[in-house]
Amino acid sequence: PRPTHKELHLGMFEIGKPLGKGKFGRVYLAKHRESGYICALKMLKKEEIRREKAELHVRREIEVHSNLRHPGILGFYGWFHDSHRIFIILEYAAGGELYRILQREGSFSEQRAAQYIAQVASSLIYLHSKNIMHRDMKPENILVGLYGELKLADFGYSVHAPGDRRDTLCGTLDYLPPEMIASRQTSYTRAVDIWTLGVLAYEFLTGEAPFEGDVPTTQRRIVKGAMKPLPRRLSSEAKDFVHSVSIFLVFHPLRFMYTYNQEERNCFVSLLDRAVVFAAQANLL
Ligand SMILES: CS(=O)(=O)NCc1cccc(-c2cn3c(Cl)cnc3c(Nc3ccc(N4CCOCC4)cc3)n2)c1
Repeated sequence: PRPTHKELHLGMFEIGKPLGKGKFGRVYLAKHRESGYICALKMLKKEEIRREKAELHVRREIEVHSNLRHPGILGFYGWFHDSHRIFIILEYAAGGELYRILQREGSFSEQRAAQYIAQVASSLIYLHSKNIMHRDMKPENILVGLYGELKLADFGYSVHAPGDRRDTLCGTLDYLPPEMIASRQTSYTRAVDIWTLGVLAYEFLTGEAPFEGDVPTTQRRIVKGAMKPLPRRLSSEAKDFVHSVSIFLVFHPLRFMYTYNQEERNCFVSLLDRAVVFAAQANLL
């Protein structure tokens, strides 16, 4: 049986190479001594969390992530803490960070982009079915598993929908939808993640973020829905999908609806269907 978190402690793990450095700490490759199971150990310093006033952020990450179980979501196996650190035991994603792969390859083929989008879309359907919106999806927060499958990670910003803008927003604006940019106090629904799906699709297909520019330019472009034009080389299915996502969002009347009702769910599922169709067509191309 899985040990309860009070029985977990650092001595149970053999710590390997650092996998990466994040805002509040580092991620190490680790091996659970008893089972030999390879995992990733995210180490957060309590002092730094206190200094950044991020106790809620970390609590939320653990609370949300520990309730998720889906092949497209990085596995959460438990957590424990000692006098000055918090440890989160996570699935080891052998393929590393998606954005490094995207950087290295420039952009992905339509077939690969379509498969990635369909995977992210089905992970989002799962998250939304549990009334959770990720809100911080970007290639940096998407890891790759041993077989090239995508794993959504880093649930620090996810909240139980509907969210509002009381908590701080930091990091790049590129992936944020208009309603999160809009200055007036507003609430938003999980449609923000659908917006990001469109931004990810654009980025997978072109290697660039669709609203790239300095902050005021990016904000203006996002609020106007003025995506940079897609390259002509792309198939009509690919262009249609990216535009349908942004059209779905820019003109989506229910987007500001407080609740996620059936019509919005239908729109989103039909969007997922489009992603799958787009993936299927790309496979056929
Ligand atoms: C806030 S944060 O600390 O979580 N983000 C910073 C960061 C930065 C970089 C990586 C990783 C990272 C996290 N991982 C987790 Cl969590 C599970 N597996 C990995 C994981 N796996 C991984 C697997 C392979 C590689 N290689 C592959 C061969 O080429 C060199 C890199 C890197 C990371 N990496 C994280």
